[in-house]
Order: sequence, then C-alpha cells, then structure tokens
Amino acid sequence: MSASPVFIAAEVVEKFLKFPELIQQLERALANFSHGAEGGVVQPLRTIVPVAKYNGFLGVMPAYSAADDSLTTKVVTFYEGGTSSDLPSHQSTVLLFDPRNGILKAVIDGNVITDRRTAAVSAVATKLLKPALSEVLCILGSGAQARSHYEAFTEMFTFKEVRIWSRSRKNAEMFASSMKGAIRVCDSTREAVTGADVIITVTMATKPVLFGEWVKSGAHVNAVGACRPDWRELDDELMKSCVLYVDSREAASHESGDILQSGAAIFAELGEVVNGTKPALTEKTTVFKSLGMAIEDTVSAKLVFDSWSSSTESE
Ligand SMILES: NC(=O)C1=CN([C@@H]2O[C@H](COP(=O)(O)OP(=O)(O)OC[C@H]3O[C@@H](n4cnc5c(N)ncnc54)[C@H](O)[C@@H]3O)[C@@H](O)[C@H]2O)C=CC1
Ligand SMILES: O=C([O-])C1=[NH+]CCC1
Repeated sequence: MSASPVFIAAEVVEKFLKFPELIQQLERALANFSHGAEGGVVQPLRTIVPVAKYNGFLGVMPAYSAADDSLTTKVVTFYEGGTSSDLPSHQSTVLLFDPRNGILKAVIDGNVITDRRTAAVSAVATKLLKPALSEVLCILGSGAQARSHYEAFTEMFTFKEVRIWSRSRKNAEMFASSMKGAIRVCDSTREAVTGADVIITVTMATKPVLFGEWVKSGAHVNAVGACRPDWRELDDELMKSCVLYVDSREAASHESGDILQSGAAIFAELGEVVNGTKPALTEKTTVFKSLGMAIEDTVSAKLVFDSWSSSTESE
C-alpha cells in the first residue's frame, strides 16, 4: 500500500517559496514552455466550470514538466465580486503526484503558490520589458495579488515612487499601511497611472479600468486580471497600440477578453523572449497579458515539496 499523502499548509509554503529563487525557476519554466515539445512541458488548456448561480468558476490546471520531473494539478475556484464572507476570492489546492507511478505525494495549499508565482512571472516580464529608466510603479487593485506583486517588485527592483489605487480609498490606505515602504494612495486611476513607468493591473474588473490615453509612451503594463473571454481590464486603445506579450498564445486566444474583444495581435510569448527567439521591445509601450499557467504551479509545488522534504530529513 502507498503511504498517505502529506498536507503542506500555507505557512509552510510561505516559508519555502521565496523570491528571487522562484523568479529564476519560473523564467526557466517559461522558456521550456515556449520551446514546444523539446521543452518537455505538457500543459493542456485549463478546464473552467462556470458556477453561474453563484457567479463563480472552478478551474482545473494540470501540467507535467520533464525538466523538473514534476506532475501536478491545481484546482482553483474564483468568485466574481468575492463571496459573502471574508474568504479570499480565489482559493486553490495543488495535488503533487509521483510521475513514475501516479501516487499522490502531497496536497499543498495553493493560495500562496498562486499569489507568489503570478507575481514572480510578472517580475520576469518586467525585468525583460520595462523601460531603461523605470522610476514609478503603479498598482491598480489592493487584494491578494496586489500584495504579492508589491512584495516581489520592491524586492527585485528599485522605484523612486510606488502608487496604489483601489475602488475604495479605505482599502488602498489599508494596503499602504500594511506594507513596508512608502506608498502613495491615489484617488483616481488616472492619477495613479499618469507618468508611471511600470503598471500592474490586479483587479477583478470586468470592464476596462486602464485606458491607453493615460499610459506614458514606452511604459510596461503587467495585465494580470480579466481571465475570462468577456472580462476586460484594458481598453481597446491600449491593447491595439501596445506590443503584446502573453504567457501562452493558446490560452490567450481562448480566455483573454482584452485580446479577444479588442482584436489585438499577439507579438510573442514571454518564454520566447527568454529563449531569445523574439525581441524585448523595451522602447515601445508593452503589455504582458498574464492568465496564469499550470506549469508555474508545477514548478512551484516541486520547489516547496523538495524544500519541505529536506527540512524534515534534517530534523
Ligand atoms: N494571471 C494570473 O496568473 C492570475 C490572475 N489572477 C487575477 O488577478 C486578479 C486579482 O486577484 P486577487 O488579488 O486574488 O483578487 P482579490 O479579490 O484579492 O482582489 C481584487 C481587487 O480588485 C478590486 N476590484 C474588484 N472589482 C473591481 C472592479 N470592478 N473595478 C476595479 N477594481 C475591482 C477589489 O477591490 C480588490 O482590490 C483577478 O482578476 C484574478 O482572477 C489571479 C490569480 C492568478
Ligand atoms: O492561474 C490561475 O490560477 C488563475 N488565473 C486566473 C484565475 C486563477
């Protein structure tokens, strides 16, 4: 009989999933993904089950990475407008299997993985695509992804000013007072965005919150929300005038409302830039449309499991 799977809780994931190591590992995974079959990544389009009665969605995100010899599936739920309680709007669990025989080895909290790996991928995009002089960072949204992005970006880059905008000023102020470092709370999206060199959109908006007319020429945008074909965060003007990078062409052309509804053309996958097969056009206005890939969870879960295993062996 096989041993029971271990359960790895959020606090343990927090301890072992750290920037900058996660960023380095995910940069490598993005490159493998964009190498096609040669890169050894198997990742079908995720399955999404709408739970229309409650404005919710269940996503199933399986992947295998030959380079990491890691096999996982994440199960994630997300609710438009959150739930009626204090629960996070996104909740997830990652199942890690032994790829040699299919035994379930670990059930891992997926919330910290989702927050940190998404921010880590945005950090890779920003490293490659930001303008040479990047002094002002702007974050739209003040939820879980805003926090992980702030942590990753202030650890990896140096900005003279960080601005936050949220639908409610109170939430933006709470965000600013709960994080280390100075953050300017802005009253409008326009105020937050004007003159910013790097912009992160991490909202649950279903209609555009970021408009091309406000975005400084040459700025870099990480567009992280709007993961449904009928949801938007960015307007047509920005989508059509930018150089557009995505995590996965396949996912982007099935899931991204910003791409499907604007008709914007995809220039490259981020992994192609890492591989050197497509250029990073840092002098242009760039958008990285992130939808989130299962392979990011696969690599993160393996990192957590291996670190946890080594720590228990040395006890
Ligand atoms: N690309 C990726 O890999 C991933 C993307 N996401 C997406 O990132 C976004 C943020 O996720 P979380 O921070 O976990 O959510 P959250 O629920 O913790 O925070 C959402 C934020 O958006 C704001 N918001 C909600 N409706 C809005 C509207 N209509 N206009 C403007 N702001 C609005 C909320 O006030 C809050 O500040 C979501 O769209 C989510 O689906 C989440 C996980 C991974
Ligand atoms: O990659 C991910 O886990 C998600 N992307 C959008 C909602 C959840």
